[in-house]
Amino acid sequence: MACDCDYILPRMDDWEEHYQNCSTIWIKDHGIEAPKNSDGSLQLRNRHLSTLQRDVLYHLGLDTENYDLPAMFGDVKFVCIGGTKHRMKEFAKYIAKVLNIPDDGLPNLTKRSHRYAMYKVGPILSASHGIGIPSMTVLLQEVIKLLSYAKAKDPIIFRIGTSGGLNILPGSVVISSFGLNGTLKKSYDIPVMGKIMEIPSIFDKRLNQELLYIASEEKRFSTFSGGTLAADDFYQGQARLDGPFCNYTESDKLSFLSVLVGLGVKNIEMEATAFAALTREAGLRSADVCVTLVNRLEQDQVTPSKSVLLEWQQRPMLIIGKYISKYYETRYKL
Ligand SMILES: O=P(O)(O)O[C@H]1O[C@H](CO)[C@@H](O)[C@H]1O
Ligand SMILES: O=c1cc[nH]c(=O)[nH]1
Repeated sequence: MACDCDYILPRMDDWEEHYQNCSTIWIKDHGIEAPKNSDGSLQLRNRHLSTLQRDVLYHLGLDTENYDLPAMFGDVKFVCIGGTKHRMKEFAKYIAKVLNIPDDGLPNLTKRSHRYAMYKVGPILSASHGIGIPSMTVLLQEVIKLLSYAKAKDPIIFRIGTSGGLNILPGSVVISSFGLNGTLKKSYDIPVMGKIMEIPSIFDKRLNQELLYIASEEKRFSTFSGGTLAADDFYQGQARLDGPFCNYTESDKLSFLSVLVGLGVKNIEMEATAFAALTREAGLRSADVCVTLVNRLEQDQVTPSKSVLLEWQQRPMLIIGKYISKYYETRYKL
């Protein structure tokens, strides 16, 4: 667990100081050194990087020689990532409105690479990551390097996504407390040079609780905290019966989903484990906030209309928008 305390929003004013203690507890437990500089900027724990004359952030279309990254991104405090370019542009527009910042037409900052989309509104960065762990981790790792080179101070990162729910009403939101991989372990497992490297995939408990507290003020939908299965596939990997291939029965599917429910899993998406693991490794506080589009105990197909789906996708944005505006209300004036 990130921290044992029950420290939630009502006392949010001194939360940064508190977090230092909590993260120290976690770091001691897991034997990971604090990867932060004294000014709160991220320290990259890769000595090979110091031998590079310039670092090319290939998928972002940026580099450390031709761009003044501290001038461009040094003020970033919050990063929000999510699957689609459309959603992340909508989030950028929404947060500009919430914080009353002119949105300057929102140019796509990665346009030289044509791979992802990234927008900046004041101290908020909004970027798309595509589908699944490999696509998301490429974006995430380059964003981590970007934040470190820019010397952004104590940044916090959110994923706003969609998912399949387990036993909860579609349209509900889940804030992940841990990610579970396809073999039901709380870790992100990645083959590195022929061996599996396992990284724990537990989310920051206090950030989770603060977001849950904020979300509980919203009466139009319910928000839950719980585990998230990060599948490597949308179809068989999520025990669906409607893919092009399937050699298990409906009863097999339902038994598997009830095992997940028994493990405290509330939703299924495709990035939670790697997102929890790599942000934790980088010393970046993070939360995965996903709306559910379907109750997977009842159906596999995602059937709500386009307008309903778009409205539901705004729900994680509402929670994060409220969190960010509360942060500035209680701490700083923009
Ligand atoms: O809505 P996003 O962010 O794309 O996330 C979910 O939707 C995609 C599958 O449709 C997967 O990436 C899954 O994690
Ligand atoms: O069921 C779902 C819905 C959205 N995204 C997923 O990964 N699964």
